[in-house]
Amino acid sequence: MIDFLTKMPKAELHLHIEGSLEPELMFALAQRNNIPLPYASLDDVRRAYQFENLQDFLDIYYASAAVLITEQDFYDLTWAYLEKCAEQNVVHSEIFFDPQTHTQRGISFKTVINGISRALADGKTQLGISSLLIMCFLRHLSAEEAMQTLVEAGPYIGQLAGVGLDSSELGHPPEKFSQVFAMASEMGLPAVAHAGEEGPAEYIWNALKLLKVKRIDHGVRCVDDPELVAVLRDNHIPLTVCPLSNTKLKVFEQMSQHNILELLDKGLNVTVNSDDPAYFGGYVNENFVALYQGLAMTQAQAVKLAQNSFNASFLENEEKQALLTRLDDFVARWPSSD
Ligand SMILES: Nc1ncnc2[nH]cnc12
Ligand SMILES: [Zn+2]
Repeated sequence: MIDFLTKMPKAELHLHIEGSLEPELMFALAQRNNIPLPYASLDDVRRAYQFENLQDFLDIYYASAAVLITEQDFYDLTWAYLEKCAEQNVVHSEIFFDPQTHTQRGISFKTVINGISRALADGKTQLGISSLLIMCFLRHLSAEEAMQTLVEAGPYIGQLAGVGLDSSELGHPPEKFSQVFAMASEMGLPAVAHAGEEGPAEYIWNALKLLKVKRIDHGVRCVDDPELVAVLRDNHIPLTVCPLSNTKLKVFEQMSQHNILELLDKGLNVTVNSDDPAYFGGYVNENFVALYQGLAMTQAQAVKLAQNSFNASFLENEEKQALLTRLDDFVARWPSSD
């Protein structure tokens, strides 16, 4: 089964590129750019990656991003992630980036987006991986700052497939960003938002109603509201669920308590994603394996989750169909089932 999960073609729809900064690359970039780190060794880093909640993680995640300075740094970060995708049979990825994490410390928007975009273009030609880029606003910052970021993104709009909302959820509800998302929509950018990770079901409702999102990132707390579950199901609103992230940040104490398969059973379009793989113990395949080991996920459920990942993507219908066919062919050729 692990071999099946590893080789199965799949898409990733919830990945923060800054969250794929592995400790080894962090050390290399710190040295290259002469940036002091609060860690003496890789072991030191691993010891620091123990989190009680989302904010514990975010504090370390934003501090580590300080090693990213040049366009080449953003290229190297993105390329390392794409090499992982190739290894893990992730054939399509929709990637979040947080420009404000960088512009706030004096790195230009252009440096960030050009480094990432150049790696994504090479990922397509050299590795055959398709990708789309989603710009996230940091919800702990003001709506005005988000609006400035959207304006700054204007000249690069052709490189963006959508906008998202991330960072500290509690106390920063979706409605804070209604105007920014309305403006993004006028610019032709579809929206997604983190909601119902630590925040209540009400935040999911408001992301749908006020931000008009096409997908919910996380969304696992929807189960608190049966009416919301019905709306998500009937309107085919995908949830990009991140199992290892949720256990690392104590949204669920243990994988055996995770509700992803319950949501799948209820007919929701749930997908499996890694969120911040360098911090949470693995990439997409480690997440699939954790569901197999912690929740006894079946092969049929794994295939459904991979189908969902293509169906929930922002790809054109034709491209979606091609990837779904590739998955069907893979399953048909697999010698045994569970
Ligand atoms: N899991 C997460 N939730 C909110 N913001 C994030 N930024 C990076 N990872 C995040
Ligand atoms: Zn996330």
